[in-house]
Formats: sequence, C-alpha cells, structure tokens
Amino acid sequence: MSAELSPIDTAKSIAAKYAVQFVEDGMRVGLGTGSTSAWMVRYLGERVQQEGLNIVGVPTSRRTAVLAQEAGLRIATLDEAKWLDITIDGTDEYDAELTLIKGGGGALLHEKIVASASDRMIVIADHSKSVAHLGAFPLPIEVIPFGLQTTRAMVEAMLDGMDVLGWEAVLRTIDDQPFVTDQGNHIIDLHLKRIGDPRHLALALNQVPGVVENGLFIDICDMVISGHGDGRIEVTDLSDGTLKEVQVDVGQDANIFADI
Ligand SMILES: O=C[C@H](O)[C@H](O)[C@H](O)COP(=O)(O)O
Repeated sequence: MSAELSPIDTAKSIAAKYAVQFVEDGMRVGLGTGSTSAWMVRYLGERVQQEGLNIVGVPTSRRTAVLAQEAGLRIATLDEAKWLDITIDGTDEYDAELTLIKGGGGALLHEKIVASASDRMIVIADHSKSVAHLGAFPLPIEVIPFGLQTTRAMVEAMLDGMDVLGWEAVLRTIDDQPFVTDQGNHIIDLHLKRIGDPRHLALALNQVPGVVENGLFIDICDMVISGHGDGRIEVTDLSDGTLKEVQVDVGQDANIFADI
C-alpha cells in the first residue's frame, strides 16, 4: 500500500535518492544513521538489486546495520573495510561552511569515525537543517558512564568561558533512564543556543576527561544535498574548494517506499 509522503519526508527522500547516484560499483560505503539515512539505505538496496552493484556498506549504528541487511546490502565492519570511498549520512544542522551538528540519534561517535575514514562525506538533509549559525539544535557529546555527573559539571564550567549564548548540559534519557549509545556510553546535550567558534569549542570539549567525542563535524563534510518538500534539491559542494549551488528537480516519485 502506497501513501502520500509528507513534505518533510519528500525532502529527505529526494535528497537520499539523489545522493545514492554518487555510489559506484566496487565502492566501500559508510552508511549513516537516522531517518534521512534510512531512505538512503533503502535506495542503495534498490540500486544493488536492480543494477547488480557490488558494494559493501559499513553501518554507523546497530539500527542502520539492521536496515542495511533488510535492504539486501552486504555489510562489513570499518576494520574489515579499512578505508571507505564515500560516506552518506544525515545531519541535525549545517552551516555555509558545511560544519555540522550531528548526534540527535546518538550515533555521533561511530559516525565521526566512519566519515573521517572516508575519501568523501556527503550529507543529506531536508532544508530546515540549514542554519546561519550553529547551536539552536542542542550539541550532543558522548561521555563515559564513570563520573558522569562530574564530567557534566566540568563541561558546564568550561562552557561558561566559551563564545556561546547558553551553557546548560542535559543528560539525555529514554524512559527515565540514561540513553545508552552503541558503545555503552551516555549522551549529554549542550543547550548553547548559538555557537560562535565551533572549532575552539570542539577542541575544548574533547579535552574534558570523560568526554569521548562531540557532535561538531568540522572539515569532514564535502557536500550537502538538501531537499525541499516541493521536490527541489540544492547541492552545496566543497570538494573543489568552492561553494556552488545547483537546483535539480527530481520530482516527487520518492514515495515508492512509502509503504515500507
Ligand atoms: O545520531 C544521529 C545522526 O547524527 C543523524 O544523522 C542525525 O541526528 C540526523 O537524523 P535525521 O536524518 O533523522 O534528522
């Protein structure tokens, strides 16, 4: 049974559909996590089945591993694949320099390792993720369970001296229990409102003992493919050192997966 997609799902799905065109036969592909990446995994599975593409996918989370197997993709660990040709992943925010905030789904650590081990990272998003200044979306940091509250207090104290508008650090919970990442750690969401200097902040956060990684992706993303609910796509490409934007109308035929 096929259903009409909402504008936001149309935006996500057309960005994902456009992105999988960049995957070529023989590639090792990093598979992102989240609702937009889920579309990408499905479209990649469709290409594998229809075109007989020989690719291997490296999932960034257990959730994505399950989706990839359901889509008929061959998967491997990062250590088995060693280095990747391309990673396609979603984002929570991106700015004009293609700096990202990621980790809304708690997968930021594996996502950052996988994207950093890739020749190219393509981000797929609906256009609402585009921001002039990062920070409206709470910045996730992954912290180890030991000394959790002490780590949180140290992070808040450090944020007090940073170029941000707020510095509340909130432990992420699910069903009143701390959220647990695939790595067995927890997530603290930093409500900063506006991040003035992402590079400085990212370095400072990773120096706090107990912090494993932060959700700022700096100089990692090469291209953002951003979908609109009316079927338009904008591509911002940094791979040749310049920003360029193109408009591609791929229509709204993405609802072939609406019944999945
Ligand atoms: O941890 C989750 C990831 O960073 C996601 O890629 C991010 O939260 C975007 O997710 P969605 O595509 O569902 O908006």
